[in-house]
Amino acid sequence: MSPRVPRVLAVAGTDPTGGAGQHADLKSIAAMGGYGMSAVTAVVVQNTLGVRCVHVPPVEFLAAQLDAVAEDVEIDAVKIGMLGSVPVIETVTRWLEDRRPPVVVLDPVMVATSGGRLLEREAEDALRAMLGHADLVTPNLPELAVLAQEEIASSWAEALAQGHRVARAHGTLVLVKGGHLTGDRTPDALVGPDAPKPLVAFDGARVPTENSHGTGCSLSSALATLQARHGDWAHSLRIAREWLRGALERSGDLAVGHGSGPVHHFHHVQDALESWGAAPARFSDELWAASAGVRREIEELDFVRGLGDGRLEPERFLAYLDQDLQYLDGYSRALTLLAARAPDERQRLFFAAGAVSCTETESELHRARLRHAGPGAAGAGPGEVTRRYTSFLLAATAAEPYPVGLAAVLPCFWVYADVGRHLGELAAAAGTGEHPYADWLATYADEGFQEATRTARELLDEAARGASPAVRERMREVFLEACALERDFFAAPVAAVRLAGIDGIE
Ligand SMILES: Nc1ncnc2c1ncn2[C@@H]1O[C@H](COP(=O)(O)OP(=O)(O)O)[C@@H](O)[C@H]1O
Ligand SMILES: Cc1ncc(COP(=O)(O)O)c(N)n1
Repeated sequence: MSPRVPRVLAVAGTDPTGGAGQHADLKSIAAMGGYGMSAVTAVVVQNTLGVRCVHVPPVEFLAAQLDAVAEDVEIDAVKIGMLGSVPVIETVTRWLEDRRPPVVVLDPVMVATSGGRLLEREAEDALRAMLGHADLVTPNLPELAVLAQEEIASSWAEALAQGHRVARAHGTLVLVKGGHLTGDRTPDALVGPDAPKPLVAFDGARVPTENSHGTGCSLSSALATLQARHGDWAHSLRIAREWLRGALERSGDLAVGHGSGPVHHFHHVQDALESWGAAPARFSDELWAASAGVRREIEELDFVRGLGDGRLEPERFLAYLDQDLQYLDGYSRALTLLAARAPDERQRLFFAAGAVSCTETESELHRARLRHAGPGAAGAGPGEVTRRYTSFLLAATAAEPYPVGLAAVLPCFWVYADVGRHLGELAAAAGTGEHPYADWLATYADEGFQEATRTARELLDEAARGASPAVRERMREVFLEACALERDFFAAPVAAVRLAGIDGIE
C-alpha cells in the first residue's frame, strides 16, 4: 500500500542559502506531503551568486549516515543529487545495491545554475555507470549531453532523441527538461527505453523570472515524493510541474539573495495561512517598520506639534502652505508619469485620478492662503527642500523601474495619512475650543485620502511580488529616502521662518 506520508531520503550536497541541494529537497518533499530526510554528500559554500568551494567529508561518514537512516526508517523513496566525486558515487552505488528503496530518482547534478562545477570531470564515467540503478534520471540539457556523450541538443526534438538514447543505454526512464532551451516555452517529457516517442509530454510558457536556483533539485525531489505516493510517473510529473510553476511565479515574494534567487516552495502554504487569517507578510509592512525612526522624528518636530495643538504661528503655517502648493505641482507631475507607465488600466486610472486630485488640492491651498494672509499674499519660489523632493520624485517616476517609482510616491500618501492621525490625536488632547487649523486638519483625516493610501500600498505590494531582489532593494532605498524628505519638508517652514528672522523664536 502506498504510504500516506512518504518517507523520502535526499542524498545531496548543501546550500547554506537554502535554495538548492538538500535544503531545496527537504522543502520540496514537505511541500508535496512527504517526510523528508537527508544524508550529506558534500558541504558546499555557495549562495545565489555562485559556488565558492566544496568540502567532501570522508565517504565512510556518508556510508554511516545512509546506514543510520536505513537501519531505523523504512525509506519509500530516495532522491540522489550532487555526488561530486568517484568515491562518493561508489559509496552511494554500493548502498543502493544493498538497500535499494522502492523509488530511486537520480538528478545528475554537474554544474550549478549560478555557475561552478559540482561534479569532477573524471567522475562522469562513474555517474553514467550508476544510471541503471535509478528508476528515473532528471538531467538538464547540458547534463543530458554529458550522459549521452554527445553535443548539447539545440532543439526540443533533438533533446527527446538524445533522452531516448540515454534511456535505452541504461534501461531507465529519462525526464527530458526544456528549462535550458532558448525561447519562451519550457516543455518536459518522460522518455523510456523502449520507444523514442515520449511516454508523456507537457508544455507551458516560461515564467519570466531569474529565480531558477534549485529548480532541478526541487523538481526531482517532488517527483520522488509524489511517485512514492501515487506510483504513476505521468501523474507525478503533472502535479510537480504545476507546483513548480507556482513556486517560480511566486519566487519574487521571497527576496532572498542578489543573484538567481530560489523558488517559493511553500507558496501554496502561504495562501492557506492567509485564508486562515494569518496576517500576510507584506513588503510595505517591512518598509513601514524600517521607516519608524524617521516617523518618530516627524512627530517630534515643532511644526507638527504646533499644528496639532493649534499653537503654530500663522507665518509658519503660511510658509508651509506656500511650499506645499509648489510641492503638489511636482507631485502631480510625478503621478502623471506613473499613470503613463502603469502596466494596467486600474493603476493608470488610480494615478491619473491622484494627479487630478493634487491639482484640485492646489487650488484649494490657494484659497486657504488667501483666507489666512489676505489678498495680495505672494508666495516665495520653491525652497531648497521642495526642489530636492520634487526632483527626486520626478527622477524616480520617470527613469527608474515602475515599482521603484511607486515606492517614491507612497510616503507622501502614507506618512501624510499617518501624520494626520497623529495630528487628530493632538487636536483632541488640546481641548474642544476653536482650533485655528481645524479645516486643514480635516483634509488629513479625509476618508477618500485614507482609501487612496490603502490602494497605493496594495499596488506597491503587488509590484514588489513580481520584482527582482535588486529592484526590491532599490524600492526600499527610495521609500526611505522619500520618508526622510517628508521629514525635511515638515521641518522646513520652521527653519525658513527662523532664517528670515520673522518671529525670532530662538
Ligand atoms: N522560467 C521557467 N519557467 C517555467 N519553468 C521553468 C523555468 N525555469 C525552469 N523551469 C522548469 O524547472 C525544471 C528544472 O529546470 P531545468 O532548468 O531544466 O533544470 P536544472 O535546474 O537542473 O538546470 C523544468 O521542469 C523546467 O521546465
Ligand atoms: C548542493 C547543490 N546541489 C545542486 C545544485 C544545483 O542546483 P541548480 O542548478 O538548480 O542551481 C546546487 N547549486 N547545489
